[in-house]
Amino acid sequence: MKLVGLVGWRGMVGSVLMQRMQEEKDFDHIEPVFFSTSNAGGTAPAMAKNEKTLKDANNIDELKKCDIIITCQGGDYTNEVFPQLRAAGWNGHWIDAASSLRMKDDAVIILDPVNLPVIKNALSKGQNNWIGGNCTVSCMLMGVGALYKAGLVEWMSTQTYQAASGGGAQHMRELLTQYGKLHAEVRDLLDDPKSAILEIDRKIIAKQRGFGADEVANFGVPLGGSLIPWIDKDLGNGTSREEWKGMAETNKILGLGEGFGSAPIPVDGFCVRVGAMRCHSQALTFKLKKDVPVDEIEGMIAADNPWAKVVPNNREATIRDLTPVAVTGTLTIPVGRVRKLAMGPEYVGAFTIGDQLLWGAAEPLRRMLRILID
Ligand SMILES: NC(=O)C1=CN([C@@H]2O[C@H](COP(=O)(O)OP(=O)(O)OC[C@H]3O[C@@H](n4cnc5c(N)ncnc54)[C@H](OP(=O)(O)O)[C@@H]3O)[C@@H](O)[C@H]2O)C=CC1
Ligand SMILES: N[C@@H](CC(=O)OP(=O)(O)O)C(=O)O
Repeated sequence: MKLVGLVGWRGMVGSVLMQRMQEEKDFDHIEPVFFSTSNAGGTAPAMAKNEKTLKDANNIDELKKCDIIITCQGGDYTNEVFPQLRAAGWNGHWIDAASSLRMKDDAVIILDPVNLPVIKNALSKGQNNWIGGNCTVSCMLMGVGALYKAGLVEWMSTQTYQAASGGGAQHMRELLTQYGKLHAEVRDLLDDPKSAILEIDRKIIAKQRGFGADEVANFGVPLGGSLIPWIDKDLGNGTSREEWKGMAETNKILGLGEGFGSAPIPVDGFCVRVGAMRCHSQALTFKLKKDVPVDEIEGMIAADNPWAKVVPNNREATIRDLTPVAVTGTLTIPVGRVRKLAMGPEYVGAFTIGDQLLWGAAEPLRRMLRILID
């Protein structure tokens, strides 16, 4: 059995990965070694088999023993350890949730239901760096990848509604704490059915604007009862890094663009943080290369993979099945609101949602592991 090193397994993404690996019985097929950056020598989790002790995640000699390493520890860890490991001659497979290596020429962005041919081609060439994609991009392609695979997309614009979890566990806590404080501020008024709604509104905005630095330590500004139309770094050209990833990663996943000797498909839009917990939602606008009937588009989406699910474009089905609350904790990627837009017959709108910790982070990693060991 392959020796598989697991780094970052107790973090938020890592915990979701461990849960999925247990559900899919992945541990039956590997010999796991658990690593830690903070507790080397401690007790490994229950899934450990022969090696019951946590190894030091910064110990290159210990890491080198692994055939495969999966890390959800984050970009700083990758930047620090990965070059040392390769410099030490390690030739194993590196599977990583962090974005650090994604755009490197020798790395493949893994999303096998969408790009298995790209992965297989890289495997046949001996490549061994497998990086999970940006959560928004991965969830989008799981939903509407069929249109790209069919060569139908001239360009796509996306407007995202991204959950707090994209920032990490502390961001989720901060969001809920803000909601709690806002509720507490007007609790008495809410309990009184005769109270004036504008009085409630006044108190809420005063509370939001008055949040102290410690109450917005993670997001920088209030998110509860608000939104933030900027995610990730400022690239200095009016674009956020999250928005830049949309085009760069979509094309790389699909094996399109400069590195593949073809023209990239333009993808652009606005990425917005909203007060959802762990599902990223996005409204998509496509310019297709030709007029394709809506039922054909829906048929292609539904047939593409077992997780994409078409939600009929009516109010009842939409509010029941096309919300973060409906999707959280599931691998289902609903795609709804599919309709022709007023701009012309080639212009199509759609709305899709994905759990950003599942398809957006953990699931592509464990599926890559299975591709390597099965
Ligand atoms: N959050 C997201 O939505 C996404 C994240 N990613 C990538 O995954 C990386 C990890 O993200 P995420 O899982 O959110 O990070 P976490 O902060 O939850 O976990 C990262 C590490 O922090 C250490 N840690 C310290 N204190 C705790 C604690 N109380 N509970 C759990 N772990 C703790 C653990 O390392 P140790 O056990 O060694 O101490 C853990 O592996 C990101 O940096 C990013 O690169 C990718 C896609 C989406
Ligand atoms: N940036 C994403 C989360 C994330 O981790 O993205 P990436 O893997 O591309 O760094 C968000 O905040 O919603």
